[in-house]
Amino acid sequence: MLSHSGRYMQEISWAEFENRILGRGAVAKMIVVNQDYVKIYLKSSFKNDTAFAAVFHPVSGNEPNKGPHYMMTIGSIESFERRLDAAEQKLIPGEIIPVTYERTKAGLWNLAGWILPTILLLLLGRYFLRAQGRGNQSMFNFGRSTATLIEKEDTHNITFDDVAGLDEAELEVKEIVDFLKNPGTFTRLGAKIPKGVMLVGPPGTGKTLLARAVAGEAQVPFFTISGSEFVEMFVGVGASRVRDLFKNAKEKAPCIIFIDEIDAIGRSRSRNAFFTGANDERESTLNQLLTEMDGFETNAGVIVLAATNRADMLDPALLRPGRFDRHIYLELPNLKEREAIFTVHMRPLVLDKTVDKHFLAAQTPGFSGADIANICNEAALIAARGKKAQIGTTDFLEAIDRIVAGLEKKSKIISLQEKKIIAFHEAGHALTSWLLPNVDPLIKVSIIPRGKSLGAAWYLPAEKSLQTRATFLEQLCATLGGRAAEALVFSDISSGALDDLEKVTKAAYMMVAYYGFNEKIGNISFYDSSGQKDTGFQKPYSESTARVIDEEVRKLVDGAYQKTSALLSEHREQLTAIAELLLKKETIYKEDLEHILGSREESEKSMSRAV
Ligand SMILES: Nc1ncnc2c1ncn2[C@@H]1O[C@H](COP(=O)(O)OP(=O)(O)OP(=O)(O)O)[C@@H](O)[C@H]1O
Ligand SMILES: [Zn+2]
Repeated sequence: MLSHSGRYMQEISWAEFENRILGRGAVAKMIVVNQDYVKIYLKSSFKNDTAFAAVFHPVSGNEPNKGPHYMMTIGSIESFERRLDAAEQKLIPGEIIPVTYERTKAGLWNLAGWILPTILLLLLGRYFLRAQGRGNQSMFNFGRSTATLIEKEDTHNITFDDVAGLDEAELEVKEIVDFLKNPGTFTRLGAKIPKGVMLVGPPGTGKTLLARAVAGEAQVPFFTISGSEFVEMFVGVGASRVRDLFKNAKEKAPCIIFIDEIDAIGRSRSRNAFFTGANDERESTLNQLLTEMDGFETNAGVIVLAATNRADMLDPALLRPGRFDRHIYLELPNLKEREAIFTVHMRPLVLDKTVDKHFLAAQTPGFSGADIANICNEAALIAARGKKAQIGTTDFLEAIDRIVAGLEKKSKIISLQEKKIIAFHEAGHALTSWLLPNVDPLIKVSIIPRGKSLGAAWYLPAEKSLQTRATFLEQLCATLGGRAAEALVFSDISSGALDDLEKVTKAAYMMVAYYGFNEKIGNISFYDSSGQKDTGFQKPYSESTARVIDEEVRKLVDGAYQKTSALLSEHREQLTAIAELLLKKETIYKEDLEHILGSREESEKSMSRAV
């Protein structure tokens, strides 16, 4: 008996595995755990082998992969795979050995529950591929593929000089550059450099550019891959691409891996907890990514940068410590930043004296860095077409017109009436949440469109481990505040509240069917399809209970909506004041709200009675 991670087990050596188990069609599956050992699950038919059973006793595993298994220590995943490949000719026809990759972080989250079906599918996919290609053979070699998606680029000419208006973000990534340049200085002091950094921001704000500049500044290789390229791939290919990517990167360390559009693979799983099959490929890719992130040392010299437009959509597993635990937010540039971006992109251009950067920046509110780069390029083309010796202001204005037209088509530019609706919508959220004492404090409200959202409010989440029913109720009201304000002011409502309504519906179902907050349903927690919990455990409920749940949810939401509407009509003057300030300043802060509404403590006192 020997002890491995605190448990007693019978270990099988590679030689014993090769001689006694391989080539007998005995392996049900193998799971590679944490780089260093493999769990071997044998088919029950193999139990008849008394000679084997006399020597080896399986570990009676409880979680997460149930059932007795054997352990085998491996030097590294690479050497294990090499051995498997080499042993391929030992297999009997039709013998298939499914190998999956897993990590054990006991209790944190149950990986096996969702990865196993994925892997099974994956194996089937590979199996058929193989069967077609070269007869009914084994499938050891699965998942290895040429990494055509991964390109090492020459980024050494891109530096922070090419990035404008992202001073804060630049400051944050500076540390990474220093580390890549002189890892010794950091490791000697025991400093931990983040492995993964998430760049979050609307399209075209320079996420890719910043990542390239980090590599360029540090003079290290840059590996890039895009999440969206995985989506339509054949099963199994995504995961193996990720594995190859990290393998290559580790050989070239120090270096940067950049994963663009990570949301394409890293979208939250809980959303589609009930749909299986469709997302298997994405999930196995995501899982492989997590495995890789966990599998290398903090100071190994590989830093993974990822970019997304929507951090809220990402699977929380990606954001845990040791993965992408550092986030850098990039926003659409303000006036001064736009001017700086114009400066960068005008550098190679031949301009006449009329061109005024400040003026152009003022003409382009809501434009991203990419839009501005486009304008500069377009202006040069227009001037060239006109056979001019220099590019002038009129060329820029014409370029702006063209790009605005293009943007309007993509409905990125919003009309004044739309802007008014958005302002009142956000003012509704702000005011409701301000008036309700249990809602998290508001920091900032904005009607500058970013990503898919037209406006947004930011809250400071309180560090609470318990949420009371009153808190839930008030949160419902605050979320409904947007639509209620639209209805009150415009006597019409818009589709802009869709996200809010999704949130409200989910929260209301959670309250009624999950947290036991509803008197009719009582203190019973059903696993509900709108809930977040992905344990896979579901208590069934009858048709009639389902009907009661639906009714109670409706009542709850209707009640909250009425409360919100009443609150807003009571404070209609303040609502208008907030909306008008938003229209004027586009982004307002806590202090602005205090100016209109008084300090929040006061409203707490008066409102704790009213609601
Ligand atoms: N802050 C900036 N300074 C200078 N140029 C910028 C800036 N932001 C964007 N650009 C220009 O726009 C181009 C596209 O930006 P980039 O690809 O980095 O955006 P992104 O945030 O990665 O966008 P997406 O989310 O669409 O992938 C850059 O190559 C650069 O020319
Ligand atoms: Zn809203």
